[in-house]
Amino acid sequence: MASSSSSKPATPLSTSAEHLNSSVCVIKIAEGKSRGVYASRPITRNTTIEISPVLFFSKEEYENHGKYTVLDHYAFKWADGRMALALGLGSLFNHSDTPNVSFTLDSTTDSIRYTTVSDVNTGDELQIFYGHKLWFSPVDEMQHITIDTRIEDGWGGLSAVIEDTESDCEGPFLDGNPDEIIPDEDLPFTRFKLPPEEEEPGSIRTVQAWVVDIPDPRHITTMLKWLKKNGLETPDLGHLKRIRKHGDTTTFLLTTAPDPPSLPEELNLPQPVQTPVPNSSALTQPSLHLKSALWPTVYTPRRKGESEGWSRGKVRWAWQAMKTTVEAAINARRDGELPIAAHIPPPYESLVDLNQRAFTACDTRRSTNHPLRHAAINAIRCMADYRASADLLRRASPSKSMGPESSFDSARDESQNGTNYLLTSRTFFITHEPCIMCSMALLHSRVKEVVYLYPMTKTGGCGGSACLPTLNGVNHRFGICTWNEEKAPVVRDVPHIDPTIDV
Ligand SMILES: C[S@@+](CC[C@H](N)C(=O)[O-])C[C@H]1O[C@@H](n2cnc3c(N)ncnc32)[C@H](O)[C@@H]1O
Repeated sequence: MASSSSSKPATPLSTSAEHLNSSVCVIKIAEGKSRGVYASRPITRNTTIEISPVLFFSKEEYENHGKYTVLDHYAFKWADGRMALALGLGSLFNHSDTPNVSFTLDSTTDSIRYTTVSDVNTGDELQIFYGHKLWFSPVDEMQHITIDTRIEDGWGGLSAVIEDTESDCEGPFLDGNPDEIIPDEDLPFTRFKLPPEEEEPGSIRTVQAWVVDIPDPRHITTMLKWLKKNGLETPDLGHLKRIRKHGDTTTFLLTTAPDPPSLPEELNLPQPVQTPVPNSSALTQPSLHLKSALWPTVYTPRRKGESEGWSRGKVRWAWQAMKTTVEAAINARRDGELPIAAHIPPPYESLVDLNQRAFTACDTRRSTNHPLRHAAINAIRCMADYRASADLLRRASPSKSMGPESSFDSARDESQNGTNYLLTSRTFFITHEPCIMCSMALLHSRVKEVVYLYPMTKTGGCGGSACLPTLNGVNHRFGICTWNEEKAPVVRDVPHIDPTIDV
């Protein structure tokens, strides 16, 4: 943050050591800096001393109003350009060139986590590093770091905020027509070749689904409404048509859940029965023919061996996304986590939609002491939580614009609960090939493609030890690309991790 407001921070407290948080940090008067946060007991290195929830301001709100107020001394720049005011003690940490506390912006929980980076004694002031571009003269600094005014890093500049101004004007795939399609051999990634679509009767992959005959066609509308109301309109059956007509019989597809659903009593329908249905759409005409003999299937044609063309602009977008992912992994390592990160940018095709937002998350299994907090799962969760909270807010105040992703949100209605985790049409960037668990989560989320930098041959689920989209029984396929570091360098110093780790 660079301050442009002439307002001053709040007036000093008249008392000291009154405000305690659960880590026993206290607010005291800090000579020449107004208030500051102090340790009221010894605190060891790597201790989380505060988690502050944040209050967001949209970029426009901040540009037009916020920055002309005292907020300009307090707000953190979030990764997506919004400004965040830390509640709790978060706004009161003063700046030091030699900080004893680091902070991480956590988009998963919309909070800022403060952690000690050295042992702290009772009475020490707890200070963070605001960035290289300060708007005040710091007290107690012997010498101040030379300011590079090109760096607008603000408070978030050293932390989870990933804002690489350099990348806008440097790097590969910059010059030339952004719409020009780049030949496959020049792309900075290698595509994993999935086996061809099944076109033999015995190789069609199926799943058991509950279906019911509907003797009276007038009941179909009622059934469609009932399906929605009961949350059975799930995306796992999106590749199938809902109704099958066979002579005079109309059969209705219900669910792939293990147990039969209880149907509306007033319709007097027969008992549902189970039948095998194809577990994916048909990519070719022969396959459509075979699959539709089991159950009417959606045709999503793609010529054999044909893959989507990547324009120069899209490759550039992917390079920036991959860089962002790597930066997040470097930050994670600095914070004591495994250097693994995932990033979900808005689709290239929708970049003009300023409401679409990106989600970035790192592996947090160390800090949370939770073995399943992998980067991929965290990123999906981060996006789903964000959408869920947007839904809640929308319901609470339907007339208000919901800001980021509002176009996504307004396209949905409340009956579509349970779709917040969907990554349909999204490309998922991750530093390391995701493990089998995460690859399955990505498959469930209907991701369009996964791009990773480091293959994990022992543990990966995207071509390493297994390739989830090619397994029998799965109902979605996604593209897999391995980034070619030599063609489009993104790595600064993310180390290869232990090859036996599940990413
Ligand atoms: C986020 S606030 C920190 C809390 C603030 N001290 C207060 O009492 O509200 C940032 C403001 O604190 C002051 N500040 C922070 N670090 C400082 C330092 N090292 N030297 C002097 N003033 C500092 C500056 O006025 C800055 O605008």
